[in-house]
Amino acid sequence: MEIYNIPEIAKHVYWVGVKDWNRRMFDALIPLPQGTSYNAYLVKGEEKTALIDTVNPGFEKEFEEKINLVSSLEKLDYLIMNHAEPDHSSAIRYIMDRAPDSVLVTTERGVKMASLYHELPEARIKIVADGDSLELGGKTLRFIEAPWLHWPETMFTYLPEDKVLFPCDFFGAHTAQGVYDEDIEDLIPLAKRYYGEIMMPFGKMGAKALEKIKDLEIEIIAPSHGPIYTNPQRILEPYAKWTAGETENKALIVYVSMWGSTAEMIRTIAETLLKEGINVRIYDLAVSDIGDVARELVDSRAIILGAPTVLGGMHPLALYGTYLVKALNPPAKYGVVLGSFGWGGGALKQAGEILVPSKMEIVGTLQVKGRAREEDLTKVKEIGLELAQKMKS
Ligand SMILES: Cc1cc2nc3c(=O)[nH]c(=O)nc-3n(C[C@H](O)[C@H](O)[C@H](O)COP(=O)(O)O)c2cc1C
Repeated sequence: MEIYNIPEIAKHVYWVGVKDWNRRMFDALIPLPQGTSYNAYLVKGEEKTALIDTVNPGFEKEFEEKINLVSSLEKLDYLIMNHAEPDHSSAIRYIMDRAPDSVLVTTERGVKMASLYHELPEARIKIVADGDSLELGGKTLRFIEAPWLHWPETMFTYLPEDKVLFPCDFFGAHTAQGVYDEDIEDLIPLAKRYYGEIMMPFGKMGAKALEKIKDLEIEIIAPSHGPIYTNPQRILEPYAKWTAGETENKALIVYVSMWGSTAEMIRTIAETLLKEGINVRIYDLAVSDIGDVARELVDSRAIILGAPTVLGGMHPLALYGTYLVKALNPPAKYGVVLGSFGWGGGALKQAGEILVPSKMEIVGTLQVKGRAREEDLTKVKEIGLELAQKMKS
């Protein structure tokens, strides 16, 4: 009995990926509230058949069965590798061992990167470069190098006859739900979260890639995670804003507080900003999903960090949050650091060491001893007013 759903996304182009409904963590870092999918596509030309990407370890059998339902794995001609990360490339050997005449198609960088993780069949590799194409008979696969999205070797594959772009992780979203973009109501927040977590550190490379594909006729975007876009503008438009670093009139507040002192300062600055018409998002790092924070970082104009001192430095969760903020390279223009200490302090100094080299202007900092008093909260208010002014100008 055939149990699988194998959508034909364009004529003789099939989604043969798998859904990982219950996965809850990615890269030992990113929570997955809706699981994820590992998308792979089979393209059947009149003469040759190509598979674009593979799946995460553990799903090889299901993957093989799906391929065999729409084609014959044994007769596969090409395996295209857009990205060497194991969730898309770990089944290369499994597939090529069962398709004895198949050839791995990727870039020079792709071979180098994939060799670090997988045993590649060295005699069966075809290296392609930007602009090269492969004829399948009535279907052409054109390769577009799009490095650093999000590893050095990433590339896109384009199928001009059907106007399908296979951009691998670019335009991706972690969700196991749905098949097409219109199936998922909250898709753009999910895609934004994915962008913040994975692509934002490479925003400039993302903008370059968008420029490179801007003249392509694209009717379908088929990424490696999440749904397939039959309405490409739905993701192209937000990506244009995100990669350009456009910010909203919004302040993201991330903080930790053990005994409420830092929390009181945070409440004060949040209320001040709200009164000034600034949108505010607050995340207590002790209980927050870091993916939500990454999503908000994509277009927040200011970041406010609340960090009490623990053992001469920032509370470890605040340290983690600050490190992530820095590493994810958000477009925020302004920063504020607030915190409380009991004796020698240290959180503020440490936050400065991490944040000062970033491009954010630090509008104000305040570190109070113990609970914030009336005069401290007045200072917090003043910092909030100055920040609001800058954000609005
Ligand atoms: C586990 C622990 C370690 C601390 N280590 C320091 C420290 O090294 N230096 C310091 O000045 N205060 C230290 N403190 C005191 C806190 O910084 C102080 O209580 C502060 O007001 C807490 O702010 P909060 O109410 O926002 O959590 C420590 C407190 C705790 C609970």
